[in-house]
Amino acid sequence: MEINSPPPCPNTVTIRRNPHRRARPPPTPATAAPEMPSADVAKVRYFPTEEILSMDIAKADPVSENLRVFLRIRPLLHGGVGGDRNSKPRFKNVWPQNPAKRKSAIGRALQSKKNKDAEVCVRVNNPQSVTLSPPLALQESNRIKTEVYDGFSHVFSPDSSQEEVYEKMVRPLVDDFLRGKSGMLAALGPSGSGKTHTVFGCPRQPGMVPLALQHIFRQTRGSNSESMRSFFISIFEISSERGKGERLFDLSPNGGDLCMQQLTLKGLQEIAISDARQAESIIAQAMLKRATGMTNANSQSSRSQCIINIRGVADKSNGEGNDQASDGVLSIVDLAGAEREKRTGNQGVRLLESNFINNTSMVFGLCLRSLLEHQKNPKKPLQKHFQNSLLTKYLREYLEGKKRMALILTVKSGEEDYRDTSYVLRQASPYMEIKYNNVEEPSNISYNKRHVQALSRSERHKRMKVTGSDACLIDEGKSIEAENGLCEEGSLKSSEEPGICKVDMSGCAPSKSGCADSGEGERNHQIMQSFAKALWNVLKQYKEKLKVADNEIQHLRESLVTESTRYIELKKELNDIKSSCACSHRKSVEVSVVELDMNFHERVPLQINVEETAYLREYTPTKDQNFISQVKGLDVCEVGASCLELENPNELDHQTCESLSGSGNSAEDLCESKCVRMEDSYSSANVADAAGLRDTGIYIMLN
Ligand SMILES: Nc1ncnc2c1ncn2[C@@H]1O[C@H](COP(=O)(O)OP(=O)(O)OP(=O)(O)O)[C@@H](O)[C@H]1O
Repeated sequence: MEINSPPPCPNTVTIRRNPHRRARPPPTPATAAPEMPSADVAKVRYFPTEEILSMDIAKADPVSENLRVFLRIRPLLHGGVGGDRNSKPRFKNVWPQNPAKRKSAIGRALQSKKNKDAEVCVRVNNPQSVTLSPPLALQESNRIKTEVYDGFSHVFSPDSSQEEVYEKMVRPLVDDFLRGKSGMLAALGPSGSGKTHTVFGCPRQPGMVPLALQHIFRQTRGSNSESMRSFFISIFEISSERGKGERLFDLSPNGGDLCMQQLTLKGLQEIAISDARQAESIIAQAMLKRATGMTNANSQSSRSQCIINIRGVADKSNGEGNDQASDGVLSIVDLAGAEREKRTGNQGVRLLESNFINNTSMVFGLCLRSLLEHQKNPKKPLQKHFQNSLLTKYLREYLEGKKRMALILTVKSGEEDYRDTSYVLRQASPYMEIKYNNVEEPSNISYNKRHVQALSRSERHKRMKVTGSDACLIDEGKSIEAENGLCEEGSLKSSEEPGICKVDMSGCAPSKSGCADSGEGERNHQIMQSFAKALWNVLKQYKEKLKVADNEIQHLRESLVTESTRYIELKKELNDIKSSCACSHRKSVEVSVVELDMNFHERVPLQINVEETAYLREYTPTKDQNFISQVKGLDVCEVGASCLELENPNELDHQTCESLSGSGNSAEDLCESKCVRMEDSYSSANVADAAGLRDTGIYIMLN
């Protein structure tokens, strides 16, 4: 189709062999790359330093929970000392022979139940709350009102079984322990309220310790990780030393007196245990050694605070960095019950014991109250009440909120027990507000573990010799010395009590300065531990990213192969076309006709013929300058450039070149050149004419 002479063209047209990226046609279904996974490949192409630095590990895993406080109400028991003897009520004649008598027996039973209810001072409202009612006499004389105590983790009614208590209270602790976390359970309550019963139980009703041991060994056997963990048990008591002070005593079979140096317990035996039965037998022997006595409140009242530690040690040689197999200590504490002098009627030694017991309970409470006040108002310093008793010194980390613990309050529900029950509830219920925020596994445990493990056999042997056989007797290969605290190594032991504590200069590597620097060391260790955790988390995340990136690379490789195959095919096709074109006239040059209305600001139909194929499309030159890219063989057409480059410039014959020589180039130059430069003065028709392309069917439209 011939075109009237257009106005002088302001620009020239460049047709490039390598298309501009914007001008590339959208991929046809055949050329489209296979679908990629959604993840962005670019994300893994650089080292994510900034991301690592901006990562807030602590926020990513916030752990905040309240201290778990449980309440167990002991059933009313009749007979025995203080009504505490666990003797079953004797029924003279359970089933009366005479039906008339039977009726009256049922009536009596109902009456007695009513009376029992009336006798009770504490009632369960729901699993989290109880109502404490003072006896009538007190209500009238002292105007004491009924109170409701709410918010317990669980209230165990008088008829709850040991198993129920274990499931709700101790199982979570044991599960954590099996995952390598340390934890502590302490039983508090007035004398005779059932602390020892709850903690140790009796053969027919095993308590929390035997149930925990059974659970631990059942679990480790079941999980097939038995070989990866070993367990150790230690048991000791703190009692009053005939009014002089406090005495630490190892209750394990070969145990003796212990001493505490700078919050560190020296000489405590840890016995390796391989099954629950073995552990229970050790505990049974220990119970025989525990200080008990008869008081008005309890025929077998504990006169000491008893602490049991079960320690799980991961076998690092098999561990392979398994988090589950890390070490942890589960401590269960049976405190001696607070006693009111009036009630117990204690005198002499018993009274001194009472004072010690009450004092320890009070200090224990003060520590927790100070922690609570400090948490509520951080300006209030954490008081150092723990220094006032051996028990609180030993449990310092728990009482300062550095390690998680749970409390079980035991109370008696009898009317006569109102004052004791009320005291415990009033004192201990606020502890529920104590919070644990991001409690870390304290460093000193791992420090000590590492340290103990690091001690060579010979070193340990040396230590035993120097420390003295009565202070620390280690069962060859079975027991290892348990040491808590950071300052134990190199601390100078001394005691007025000969034979209990001797000079221990072993492991003095850091010596006194080591002791002095231990605080700093602990801090550094904590920092390193947090850093290691953070790094570990980041590495884990990047491992995931790497996996995704690997998949993407795989996909890209596959699509690259597909594309290369296609490229080869296309090239082959092109070559075929070229070879067929070479034989024919210039008509075979790919671009045939470009028809454009001279008023190129308006949309006009444009016809493009490519090898006898016609395409009709709407064309606005200013908007769609790349239309020629649709034309096979000419990839890009850009208006505004100043060069015309043909598919095969060598095909420009000499005559054509000569006709273009008016553009300022010699015919030879033009023929050699790969582009035809147009002056603004050429009209498109002129250009076409001049280029001798009219006959060939190539029209270049210029605007
Ligand atoms: N839940 C219970 N079910 C049955 N009997 C119980 C229960 N709790 C406690 N007893 C019985 O009550 C008596 C006193 O309990 P226990 O010795 O455990 O009290 P305690 O709080 O440890 O006292 P103390 O502080 O004086 O040692 C025991 O004979 C015990 O068997």
